[in-house]
Amino acid sequence: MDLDKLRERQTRIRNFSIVAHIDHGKSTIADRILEKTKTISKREMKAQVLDDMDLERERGITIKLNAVELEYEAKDGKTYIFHLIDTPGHVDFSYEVSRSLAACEGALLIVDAAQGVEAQTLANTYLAIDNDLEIVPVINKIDLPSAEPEKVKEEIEEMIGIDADDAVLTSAKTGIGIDELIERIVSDVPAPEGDIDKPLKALIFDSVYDSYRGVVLNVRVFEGIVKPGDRIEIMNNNKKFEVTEVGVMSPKAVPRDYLMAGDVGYITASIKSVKDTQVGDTVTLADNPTDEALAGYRHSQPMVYAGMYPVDNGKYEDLREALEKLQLNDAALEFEPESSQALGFGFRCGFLGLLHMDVIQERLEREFDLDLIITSPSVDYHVTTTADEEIIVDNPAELPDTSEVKEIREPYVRAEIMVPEDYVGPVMELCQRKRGDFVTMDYLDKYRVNVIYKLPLLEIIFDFFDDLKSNTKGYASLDYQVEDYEASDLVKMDILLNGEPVDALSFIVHRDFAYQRGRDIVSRLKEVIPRQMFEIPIQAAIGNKIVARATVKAYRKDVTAKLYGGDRTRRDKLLNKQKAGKKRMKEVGKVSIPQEAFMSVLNLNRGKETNDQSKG
Ligand SMILES: Nc1nc2c(ncn2[C@@H]2O[C@H](COP(=O)(O)OP(=O)(O)OP(=O)(O)O)[C@@H](O)[C@H]2O)c(=O)[nH]1
Repeated sequence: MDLDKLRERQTRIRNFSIVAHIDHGKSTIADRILEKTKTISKREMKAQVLDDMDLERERGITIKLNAVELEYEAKDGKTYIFHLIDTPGHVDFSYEVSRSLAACEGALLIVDAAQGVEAQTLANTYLAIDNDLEIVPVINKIDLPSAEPEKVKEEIEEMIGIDADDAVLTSAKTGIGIDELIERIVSDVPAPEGDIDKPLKALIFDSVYDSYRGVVLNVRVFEGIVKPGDRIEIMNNNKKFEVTEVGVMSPKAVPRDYLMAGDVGYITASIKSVKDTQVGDTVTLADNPTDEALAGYRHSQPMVYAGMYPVDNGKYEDLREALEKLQLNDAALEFEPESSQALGFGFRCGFLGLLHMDVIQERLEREFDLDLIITSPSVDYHVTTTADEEIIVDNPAELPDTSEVKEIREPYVRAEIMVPEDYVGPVMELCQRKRGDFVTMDYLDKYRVNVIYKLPLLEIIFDFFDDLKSNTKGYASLDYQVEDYEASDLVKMDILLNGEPVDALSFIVHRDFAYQRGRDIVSRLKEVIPRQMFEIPIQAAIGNKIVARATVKAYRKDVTAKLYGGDRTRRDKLLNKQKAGKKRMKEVGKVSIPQEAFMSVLNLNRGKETNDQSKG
């Protein structure tokens, strides 16, 4: 290959992503860029992408459009190669977002001219700044009568600390400013650097399972070249594969002869499982490896465990098949069979966090049409028994009797919380309340502070993130990693319904919080457990000691009573609604327990709120 030609080509590559708050116009701007670059028309793109989606749907997998290659003929007469890289929607998967950003040299920061800078804009912009990206500020929706571009410029300078004097003013709706924006991508986003004649060094920023081609790696090549037939090695796990195809998405897969330093594209190599190709890992050549893997790799491992049970016990095998399918595409999901006295046969599943758990639950229910009961989430505890045995317990129901436990060690994380300085006080107050130990605090620049605490993972997975958001008006971003396990004064809380302990409702809690939690949970359960023909006592107990109690009074709720017969359809509707509501109930002994009851350990309404965040 002619290296000089490749080096010249490298100067024409621009890798960037778009950072924006929900609704500020990210998708509309991306569409406009696609139209102007004429790679493919909008209609064609929709049709094509949808085709793919139908196919994917049949196979029970969701497609992700992660990185598109576009060609643009600039005013200087040269043709530029754009790679527009999408970042995952969930702000909480900040590691994945940061790896996608690490594949770029620049980012367009889109801010609504009428709304100004909003919380989520900050979290992802901070990640972009951390990855040393060139930020091109874009003020969109200037066609709106309420647009105040000058004020928004000031806001960007004050809150983000970047120069916004020459921000591009656009209206993705009318098309104003889009030509200028694309020229600015050429002039402002630096071309990638990196030696083409060095050994291959490529970052995996996403990996997706495809039932025909195996795992498709989305990579950014930093050094060297990769071609079909090359033997590659995934550096952190030493697995080796032979490349079957390389190419780019445009937006469909277009095979190429090679990918070179600076390129963003895909590699397939008959890889069977995404577990072998985790995000953040480095791809090199097996026979001519690079000396050092890219920095920042993290092995993704479950942190939160919960039981998943089909409402209908006959669907156990269906659930197993569905989990197996999802696992192909999800490096962090783990599961193994377990059984519960209350719930029958199901699986103990490991997740990255509660959002991940929500996503999996939603996919199982939507894509595989399963009705599930999920038990309250737990972390993994290291337990020393009085017989000096070491066991790992990720299901509270399996914690040995108190008399047999010598010590329980719980996972502690190092949590990094990035906030504007005004919110440092509330953040520290929250961390103290959650049994945190202050580690240190750094000013990242004039406006942002990185507050570091050591916190028990248990406190983080429950309502920490929601509390953090409300204490900081949503301006904080949180990142955490398990650091070690430390002994704590933890106890198991059992919940008894109608005098019977329900194993799936047990949880582990710090002794200092036990009474309060016991009372909270009993009162929540009282609200969510429907009245029946008989009284249902609810008790929370530590060992033999009852710490809280409540009673669900007898009486069967007649939802149609208020309707005075009259409107038949309305009555049927209500009855149907009640029936649908019943679907996610589990009969335990004589008591019907709804899904909400198993989640009482978490703050109520958690599910809805977290799902809403996934947009954008
Ligand atoms: N008036 C006006 N409306 C715009 C402009 N750009 C986008 N919109 C509208 O703003 C809304 C949000 O735009 P999207 O492009 O979907 O925003 P997004 O950031 O991708 O939103 P999410 O997909 O929810 O993250 C849509 O109704 C757009 O039609 C603009 O320049 N002017």
